[in-house]
Amino acid sequence: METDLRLESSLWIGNKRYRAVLTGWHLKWTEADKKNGDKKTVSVPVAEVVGVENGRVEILPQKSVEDTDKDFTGGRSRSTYGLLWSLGRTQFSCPSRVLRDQWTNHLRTALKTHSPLRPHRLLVFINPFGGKKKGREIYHSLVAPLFELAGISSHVIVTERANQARDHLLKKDLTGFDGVVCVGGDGMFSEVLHGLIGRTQQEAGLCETDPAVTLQPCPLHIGIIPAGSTDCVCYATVGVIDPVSSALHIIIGDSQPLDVCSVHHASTLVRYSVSLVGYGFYGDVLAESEKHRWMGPLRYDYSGTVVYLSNRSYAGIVQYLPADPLLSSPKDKTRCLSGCNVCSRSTERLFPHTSDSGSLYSSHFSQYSNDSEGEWVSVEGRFRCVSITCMSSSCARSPLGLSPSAHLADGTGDLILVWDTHPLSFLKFLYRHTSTQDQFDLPFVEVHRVKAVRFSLPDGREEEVHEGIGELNRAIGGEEREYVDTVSRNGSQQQLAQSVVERETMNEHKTVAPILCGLCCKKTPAVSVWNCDGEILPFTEIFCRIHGQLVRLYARGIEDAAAMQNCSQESDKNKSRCITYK
Ligand SMILES: CCCCCCCCCCCCC/C=C/[C@@H](O)[C@H](COP(=O)(O)O)NC(=O)CCCCCCCCCCCCCCC
Ligand SMILES: Nc1ncnc2c1ncn2[C@@H]1O[C@H](COP(=O)(O)OP(=O)(O)O)[C@@H](O)[C@H]1O
Ligand SMILES: [Ca+2]
Repeated sequence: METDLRLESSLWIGNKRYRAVLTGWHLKWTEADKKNGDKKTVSVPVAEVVGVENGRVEILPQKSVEDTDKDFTGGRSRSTYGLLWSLGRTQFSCPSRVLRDQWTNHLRTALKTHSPLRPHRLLVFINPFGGKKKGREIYHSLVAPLFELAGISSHVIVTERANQARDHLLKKDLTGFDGVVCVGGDGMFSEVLHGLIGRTQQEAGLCETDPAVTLQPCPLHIGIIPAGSTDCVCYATVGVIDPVSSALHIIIGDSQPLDVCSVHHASTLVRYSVSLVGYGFYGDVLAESEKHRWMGPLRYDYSGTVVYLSNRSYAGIVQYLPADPLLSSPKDKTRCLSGCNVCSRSTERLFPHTSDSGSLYSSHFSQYSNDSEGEWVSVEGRFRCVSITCMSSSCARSPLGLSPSAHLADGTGDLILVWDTHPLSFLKFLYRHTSTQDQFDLPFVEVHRVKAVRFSLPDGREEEVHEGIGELNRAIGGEEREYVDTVSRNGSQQQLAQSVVERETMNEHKTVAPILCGLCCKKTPAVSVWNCDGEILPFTEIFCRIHGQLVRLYARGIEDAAAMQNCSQESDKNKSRCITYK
């Protein structure tokens, strides 16, 4: 194969002559008319070539093609500033049309051979209302021209309502698509996640509601074009919030597996999460922020301050099943980077080649179904917040994230327990998220690497909740509203939807109660709400299980410092960016 693809000839870039060679994995060109010592070679990995077109092609701001006989244009992704990628474009001239056709054909074949995961056809969902409401503009001006250059055909749907993307993925024909792209924030990603996981289990005949079931990994890749408020999934898997970089990762078919946490209540599946399942502070911030959506991304800072000032803590019982401490630890000060060893070993464990040992993982989890508490650890008390995250959850507000040493794809999550403490100590904890200072090195903070977590209220709390809600209802003249369906999807899930609706009245109030009580009535509410990747959960008592590598993203994780150092040699400006993103 290597030898078939090899091609070598003279090529011109501008008026300089180069000796160019395609070896299969690399396209290299070296100045031909210079002394040996002065010769510079440019080497482009075929895997990073975006596309090849005949003629002289301009891409931005608008595509134009000058259809000449002896030219071809190559586009490649290249890192300009650290993790920020841009499109590099080179126009080559050949001595003859025959040679030009040979070059373009060889390059296209090399692309197919060496990057099998490159998408040909994508389903794109744009949320026109996410973040600063720029989703459409971002896609059409920055992303679509790159997809076109790469020869990707895309079917674009601008959503008209929440959950449209999820419902489409659950019900419509997806034949021929290699991946699904969401243009929006974490909420939009979550819709795609639910749609794809649900669809995959439906087709595999598996029951999503049973936490003991080993779910089937999704065959379609997910691409994220960031255009939301927090964009945590994009930040934690690509390292920057930049639509062009993300589009290039999609085009070249990068692949990053991701752990997913399923959240259950009684015998129902409530939701899936990849970044944050948070009770207490983060739940209250989300509930408060929903009233201020008009503020855009700033609503979280405003609500964060309001909730901080209301100074609350909540009683709860947290039980967790620790992960194997020999594999990794949330306090080991390592970071999950591209090609991470901990995650690679996890891939071998999760997807062993022999079908016999395939049952290892599922049998291990069978202990959930019979509720064996063997290895479970239980703690009870008052918490400022309880958070579970499957990955670092880094974002612009917190560049290292909720759990800086968490892994994207190791089959575990990190449980962060922040015990009730003095308001200033809690502020110190929050503030440490904004720097490299260790937020776990505080006496009231615990972090555990886990495979599953259960949260429940101490005895009698549920009654307090009912009483509190009754009181509140009388005070504000509350009426019953219909709960907006977040999980119902099709026939097999009707029961689940029904049970959600049945609990509607109480849950609506659980959402409003903490905020109103905290701010107006000056009474500490009994319960908070769960923030699940930006959605408020309708239940307080939940059970979470981490599913290793359930989905794959078009991303490659954060590239390590050495790779970034190369780019930093280009200019001082680059250097500062590289260090920032390290
Ligand atoms: C004093 C500074 C404190 C900074 C604390 C920062 C911790 C940030 C951790 C963020 C983890 C994010 C996990 C991702 C969640 C998203 O899925 C989810 C949905 O995103 P979407 O709207 O884009 O769809 N986003 C969220 O739920 C947002 C959570 C954000 C919490 C921010 C809290 C800001 C706190 C400011 C406190 C200020 C105290 C000031 C006291 C005087
Ligand atoms: N057309 C639409 N109208 C209203 N809501 C939508 C629409 N499309 C998607 N949504 C919902 O909007 C929510 C927020 O979207 P997201 O893209 O995450 O932006 P943000 O990061 O600003 O919250 C998501 O939960 C999604 O389900
Ligand atoms: Ca993980």
